[in-house]
Amino acid sequence: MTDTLLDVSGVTMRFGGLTAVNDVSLTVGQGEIIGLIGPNGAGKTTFFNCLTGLYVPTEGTVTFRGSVLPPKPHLVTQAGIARTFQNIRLFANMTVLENVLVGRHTRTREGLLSAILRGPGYRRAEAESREKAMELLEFTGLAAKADHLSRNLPYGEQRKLEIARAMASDPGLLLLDEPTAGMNPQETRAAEELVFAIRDKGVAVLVIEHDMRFIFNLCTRTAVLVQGQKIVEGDRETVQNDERVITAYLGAPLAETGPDQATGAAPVTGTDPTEADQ
Ligand SMILES: Nc1ncnc2c1ncn2[C@@H]1O[C@H](COP(=O)(O)OP(=O)(O)OP(=O)(O)O)[C@@H](O)[C@H]1O
Repeated sequence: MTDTLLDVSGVTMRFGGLTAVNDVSLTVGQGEIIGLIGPNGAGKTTFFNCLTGLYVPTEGTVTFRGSVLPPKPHLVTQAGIARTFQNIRLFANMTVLENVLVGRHTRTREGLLSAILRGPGYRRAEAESREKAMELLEFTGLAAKADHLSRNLPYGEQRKLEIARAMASDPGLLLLDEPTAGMNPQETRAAEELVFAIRDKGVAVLVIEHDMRFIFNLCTRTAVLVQGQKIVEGDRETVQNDERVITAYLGAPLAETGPDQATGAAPVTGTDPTEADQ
């Protein structure tokens, strides 16, 4: 049994009359990789936003390392949760290295005055941050592009850079929101390896993905959200064989490669929960 890192209890998020997340509970243990899947509009990103302080849940509590999380994003980051976004949010005109350094600032203690005066404490902290950032660029395979502007990176590398930046805050838990969106199959396999490597560094991962092969290759447990409710949670077998999951994904067009925008259903090739590799 793993030690519980994240304990989400009965989280509900309402927007006026719409209940986007409905009484969802979930735990993530130390060193686990947990999946969160569901059709478009199921409430997955809203659930992440409730964990990271972007939204204050209407009901429920989020506990991390035994303490209730303050509903402020920078305090959540300081507590040890980092995330990436579905729509890449890099600083386009900063270099790759600078983007990672931005992610590092929650872990540097030097204050504004020290930064202005550029005293020895500041210079030491800056040198340490750069070293740490370069290590992360090595780790994610981006070191050779440290001085490139992030907007000039290919899409798959921008996603990796988002992960490097999130890792710069030394998280205990990393939340990934559709990390393989827009990636080709080779990039997706490389992203799997990266997530395993992150886990091997002792960082737990909670990942939203539409690519079921990716999810089932990585995750020990997967929770399925449909219309804001968690309908099932378990290993690959449990999820794939659950009638409600199959029903939620039925109607998937056979030949598509991305999630179907109209139904929110995942396409069959590589992404249907009933079709993933055994
Ligand atoms: N700030 C908001 N105000 C009002 N409604 C919102 C807000 N954020 C999300 N919603 C609604 O909550 C529901 C869940 O959306 P959410 O983006 O969490 O789904 P999702 O499962 O992440 O979908 P996708 O797979 O398409 O990213 C949707 O109906 C969405 O329109």
